[in-house]
Amino acid sequence: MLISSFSLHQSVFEHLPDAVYLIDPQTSNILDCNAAALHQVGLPRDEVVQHSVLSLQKDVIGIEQWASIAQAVREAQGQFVFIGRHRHRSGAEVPVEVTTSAFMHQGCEYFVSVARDIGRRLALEQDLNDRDVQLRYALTEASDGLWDWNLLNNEVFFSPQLKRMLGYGPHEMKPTLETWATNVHPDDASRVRRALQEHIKGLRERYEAEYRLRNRNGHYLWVHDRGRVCERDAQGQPIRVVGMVQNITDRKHAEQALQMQASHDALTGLLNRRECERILQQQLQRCQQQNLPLGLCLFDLDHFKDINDRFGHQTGDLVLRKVAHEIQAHVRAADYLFRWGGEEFLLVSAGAPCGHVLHCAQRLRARLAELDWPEVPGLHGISCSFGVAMFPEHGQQADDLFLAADSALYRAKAQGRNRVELAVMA
Ligand SMILES: Nc1nc2c(ncn2[C@@H]2O[C@H](COP(=O)(O)OP(=O)(O)OP(=O)(O)O)[C@@H](O)[C@H]2O)c(=O)[nH]1
Repeated sequence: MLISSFSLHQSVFEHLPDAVYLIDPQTSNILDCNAAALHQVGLPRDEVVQHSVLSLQKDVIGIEQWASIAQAVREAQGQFVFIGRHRHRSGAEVPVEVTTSAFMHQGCEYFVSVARDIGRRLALEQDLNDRDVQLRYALTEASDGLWDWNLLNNEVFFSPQLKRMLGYGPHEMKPTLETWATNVHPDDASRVRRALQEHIKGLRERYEAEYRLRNRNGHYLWVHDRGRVCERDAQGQPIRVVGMVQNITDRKHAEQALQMQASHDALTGLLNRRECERILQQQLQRCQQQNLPLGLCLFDLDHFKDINDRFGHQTGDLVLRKVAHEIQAHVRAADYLFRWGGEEFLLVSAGAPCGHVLHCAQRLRARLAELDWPEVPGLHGISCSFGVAMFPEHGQQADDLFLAADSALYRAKAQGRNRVELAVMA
């Protein structure tokens, strides 16, 4: 079929989606236009055709400009592009990109202009621009640091803010996964890696972890890190994860201080009685399950009331602090030392046999009795009495064991003080 008939061309012209105008270059008048052009300005044909094309434009002033526009169209040879605004009958403005070219037909010159509505495109560009501004703000100014991990090559983009948080300049920190991994605190590393892997494998909806991250000078910050897979390959495998790191050091330290207050004695810094009940229960359970012994050593300063009475309460406090410090320095790392109350302390040795616990108590007794007190003129020495009870011989439950150690301590006091007594069989 030959598709060159005039009516077909006319029909194509009429149905083009962009507005098309045929213009007389001499007068700027519109000689013809298609339906899209009428729709674009909301006018009937007779208010468009035979009117100057300049009348459609907003902000285009007098016809004097036309000669120079026409000249520019000729010189551009089909590439004259003009971004303007067409006036719609309703008063609205239609942003348009107008491309005009000149051509000759039967000895006469014509211009054809295609006016494309770019309202949507401009809105998209504006949207992208806004997002770009937000993103740039987030990357450089927001208090959280961002990271962007490419799983294919293990490259990681660290935002300038993240680098700043860790004490690095914008051009430092090698952009690799290793840079991050080597700075995670060794005690947190496996937990953090597991959380990340579980998210990547799809077992968790997002990655989230609180951990310590080393800064440039070697100190650790506490951070809250969260992230999400944001890109997958054709098989659905994650290829990119992005995340955000927040510095929570102050919050963590405040939490730790509160925890410390709740579990430690303010005067001596030792674990307190409440914590003792929890830990003793826990250790006893472990020893029961693993068939291990557990030693309980309760001890008490002798005639401490006299020290308070002679030297004052503040000096009494000093004595308690020094005794606590001394014992702490001489017990096994695996032992737990508590301030049980007033001038009473409790040592819990899980897994230690009776002979070891008794030996340890004797050593502590001797050590305390030998202490010099240059800071308290007139105090020539102190002593402590010790009561030892063993699981399972002297009791199965924490309360029974404690009672057994207490009565052994009572015996030590009764038999002259400054001695160690072992509980008797229940
Ligand atoms: N400075 C000071 N004294 C305390 C503290 N807690 C308890 N005490 C004192 O410790 C003393 C304990 O007196 P007692 O129970 O009679 O015991 P003691 O004088 O050590 O005599 P024995 O245990 O029988 O050898 C009391 O005077 C309490 O006021 C404390 O935190 N600081």
